[in-house]
Amino acid sequence: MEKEETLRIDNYCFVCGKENPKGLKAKFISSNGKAKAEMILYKEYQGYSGIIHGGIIAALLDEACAYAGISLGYYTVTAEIKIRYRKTLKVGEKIIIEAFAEQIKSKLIQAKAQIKDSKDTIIAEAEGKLIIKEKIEKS
Ligand SMILES: CCCCCCCCCCCCCC(=O)SCCNC(=O)CCNC(=O)[C@H](O)C(C)(C)COP(=O)(O)OP(=O)(O)OC[C@H]1O[C@@H](n2cnc3c(N)ncnc32)[C@H](O)[C@@H]1OP(=O)(O)O
Repeated sequence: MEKEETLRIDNYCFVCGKENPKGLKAKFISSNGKAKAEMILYKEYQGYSGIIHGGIIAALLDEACAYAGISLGYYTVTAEIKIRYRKTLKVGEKIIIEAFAEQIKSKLIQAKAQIKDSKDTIIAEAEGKLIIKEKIEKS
């Protein structure tokens, strides 16, 4: 039988990797099933002029869900994610990304995430299903 691939962390994650020169370098803090980051996205990440690309927003929401799952002690992969884009996100606006995750089956974590602007307006929301691949060993 084929051995299952393990997930490796090498700081090159497109969203959070400190070593990735082309990444977003988002800094998440997470604990007890919750994750949070604050950041500003610049013109490099736009689609239409002045508006941040929806794929970038989706990547941030996905990452927030993953970090919320990590804080429960598991590395996961995303099986499904549903995004609702409520408002356009303008280039240069400060955003707050938050997620909440709970384990609902032995291998399944359900997560919700949202991005708000500095006026507390919801820009986008997500619901994700994350499949547990491995337990994080405490070092
Ligand atoms: C501090 C630490 C720093 C860390 C920094 C780095 C962070 C980096 C973070 C990066 C984050 C980036 C995030 C990313 O980008 S992750 C990368 C993007 N995602 C993927 O590549 C996933 C690709 N897909 C797969 O690998 C498989 O299809 C998966 C694993 C998803 C399912 O595989 P498979 O189809 O073979 O399933 P199974 O037979 O093994 O079943 C396993 C269990 O799962 C249940 N199931 C399956 N699908 C669903 C579903 N849709 N809804 C509900 N449940 C579902 C299933 O019922 C079963 O449960 P049970 O019957 O056992 O109860």
